[in-house]
Amino acid sequence: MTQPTAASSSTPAAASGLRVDGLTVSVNGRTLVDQATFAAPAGKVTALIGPNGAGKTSAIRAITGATRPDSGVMELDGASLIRMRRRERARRVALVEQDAASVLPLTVAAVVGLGRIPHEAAFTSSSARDATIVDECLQIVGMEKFADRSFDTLSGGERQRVHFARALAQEPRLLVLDEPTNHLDLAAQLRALEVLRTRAAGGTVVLAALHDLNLVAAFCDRVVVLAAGRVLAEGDVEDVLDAQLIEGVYGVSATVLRSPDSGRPLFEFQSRLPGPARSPIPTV
Ligand SMILES: Nc1ncnc2c1ncn2[C@@H]1O[C@H](COP(=O)(O)OP(=O)(O)OP(=O)(O)O)[C@@H](O)[C@H]1O
Repeated sequence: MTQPTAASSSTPAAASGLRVDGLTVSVNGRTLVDQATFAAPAGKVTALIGPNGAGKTSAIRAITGATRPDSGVMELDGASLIRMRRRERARRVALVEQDAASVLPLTVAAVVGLGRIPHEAAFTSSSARDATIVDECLQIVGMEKFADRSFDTLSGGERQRVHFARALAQEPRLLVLDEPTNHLDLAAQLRALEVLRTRAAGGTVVLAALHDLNLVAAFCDRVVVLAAGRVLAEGDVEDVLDAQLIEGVYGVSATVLRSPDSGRPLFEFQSRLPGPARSPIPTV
């Protein structure tokens, strides 16, 4: 098993997949991501975790080209993402944003179809294959019955599922998701993470910012821990996520249990807020 690594300036080995080295992002003189170095290997689901304001979204936006970093190397399969042509990057990198809206009045199917645009040859319209992929991706997220609905009429969770489908339809080499489960109900959360595992098993590089450490432990292979813009630890979930790290990063006591089915870690948390201990939930 890979040992967890503290943040360092060394370059992580990632023959295929995403390699981020020394990524620094600042806004108005404030450093949001500070020399972040980590890897997301192909075929694995890598979780990006950390408290609110840690810099996860800022890192994700730089990796996906939404913003330009101050400095650092970001490579996908050895090719610089910064130097990659826009269209090529659009083909290879998909982003599911935290609260994505739609600027245009589009149907659900049309929003998912946006994921096919980077694959269309110049001056051609979408093909039968594109339509099939859109249908398949709507089915994957359980939104096929909404295909003709206006995107604007959807609930928050439904919108998130449609944006997930759009990113899947893009068939990217690198799939980056910023809190993809934050609007989803329990069943949809589990489904989304299962889909990520399937895509990773098919060779996709998956990087997802997540807050729920139990979902991370159950579904992710690797974890990158960000706090105050810096990478504190990186490695296999089993090696990195322990009570000491959780206490240090979140100020929360954690007891590590084991899933009787999978043997993977399960966490029970206790807030360390000052004050009297909470009374148990009253029985009716
Ligand atoms: N344009 C901006 N100007 C100033 N500060 C910003 C800007 N964008 C982000 N920040 C700050 O940068 C820090 C990192 O923000 P970021 O959104 O990357 O955190 P995060 O880890 O994704 O947080 P969360 O878990 O709450 O989504 C935060 O303190 C945020 O307030």
